[in-house]
Amino acid sequence: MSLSFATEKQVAVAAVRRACLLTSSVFNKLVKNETLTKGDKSPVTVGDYAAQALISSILSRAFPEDPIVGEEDASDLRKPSGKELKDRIVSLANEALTSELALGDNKDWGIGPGSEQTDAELLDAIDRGNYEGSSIGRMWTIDPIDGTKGFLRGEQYAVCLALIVDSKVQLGVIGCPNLPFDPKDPSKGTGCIFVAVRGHGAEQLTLTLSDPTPLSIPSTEASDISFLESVEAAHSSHSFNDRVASLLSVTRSPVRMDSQAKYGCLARGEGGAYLRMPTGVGYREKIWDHASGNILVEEAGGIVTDSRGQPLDFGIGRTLGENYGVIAAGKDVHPLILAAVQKAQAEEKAKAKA
Ligand SMILES: Nc1ncnc2c1ncn2[C@@H]1O[C@H](COP(=O)(O)O)[C@@H](O)[C@H]1OP(=O)(O)O
Ligand SMILES: [Mg+2]
Ligand SMILES: [Mg+2]
Ligand SMILES: [Mg+2]
Repeated sequence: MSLSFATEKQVAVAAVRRACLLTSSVFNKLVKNETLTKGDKSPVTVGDYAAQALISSILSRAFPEDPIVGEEDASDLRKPSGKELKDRIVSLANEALTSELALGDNKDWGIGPGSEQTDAELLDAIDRGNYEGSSIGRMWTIDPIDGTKGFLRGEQYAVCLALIVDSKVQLGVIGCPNLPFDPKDPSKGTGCIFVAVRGHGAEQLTLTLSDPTPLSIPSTEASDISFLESVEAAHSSHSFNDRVASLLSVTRSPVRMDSQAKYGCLARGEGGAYLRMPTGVGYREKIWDHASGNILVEEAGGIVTDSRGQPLDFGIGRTLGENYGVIAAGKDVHPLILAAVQKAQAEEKAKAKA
């Protein structure tokens, strides 16, 4: 029987839940100068930094030995020009750490009333995410706001946390504050937390940790799926997906959504397939953008591979290495999608040669 990671699961869900409350409250108060543009031109907001500080500081208390691969680092906040931003982040993170919630409070994990951290402790918590990754041992990976562009548009984004042991994801949590809990029943409101533990299944909870629902991907005909794909055409090739869809006689339009919310939707039976093929700019996918979604889909009975049909390798560093794309789908349609992807690739190659 596989390990149940019961404490890790409780800590991770508590941390993601608090980070979801933090990011949704930040969104309503975000002002213009609270967003920076990183070296790769992508945006980062006070919400991204504060959520990483919060999650990392909880993990550091609960599991002090575990290294962390986190998306953000605090170097810009340590500069004199970053003081205003840093002050705001410290206050947001402390508010989220110390608030009293009916569930999930635990002083041993440094959360709940009286758990304030100093500026230095919170900046150090962000920088604990600088771990380079490893194929051996335990490590956590955090994407404090996945889909920052979606977050800024008021659309989908996700708070993602996963535990990787010896290169394999063992626990994944994805918090989606803006995702309808049940698309068929709007009265259930928005906000979901997806959780999966290797060998123990996948489930969905509300942001108040109620309504736990086990998740599984229903079987479908390949022609009945609609691809879940990025909103940003720079992140994955929309035209390639269109070609794959036509090879499979898919008639439904793709569903575009930012972040790992796509993996959550797939796991609960929406869409049927996630397809992310490289755009040819040499971008390497980051482990924090896929770890939680990977286990969630696998535990919901699906398959996740690259376009060679190989599983993703979470043990080679902060990235997934050379980019062969990501195909995630239910187990009956995955082989058909993989074959169509390989056919479309062969066509592209032949066209490039001609
Ligand atoms: N050129 C790129 N190709 C693929 N993914 C990218 C690229 N640039 C940024 N990303 C990342 O894709 C993720 C969003 O995925 P999606 O397109 O599925 O919403 C973000 O984490 C984003 O990074 P960042 O967090 O720095 O914005
Ligand atoms: Mg991301
Ligand atoms: Mg991010
Ligand atoms: Mg980012």
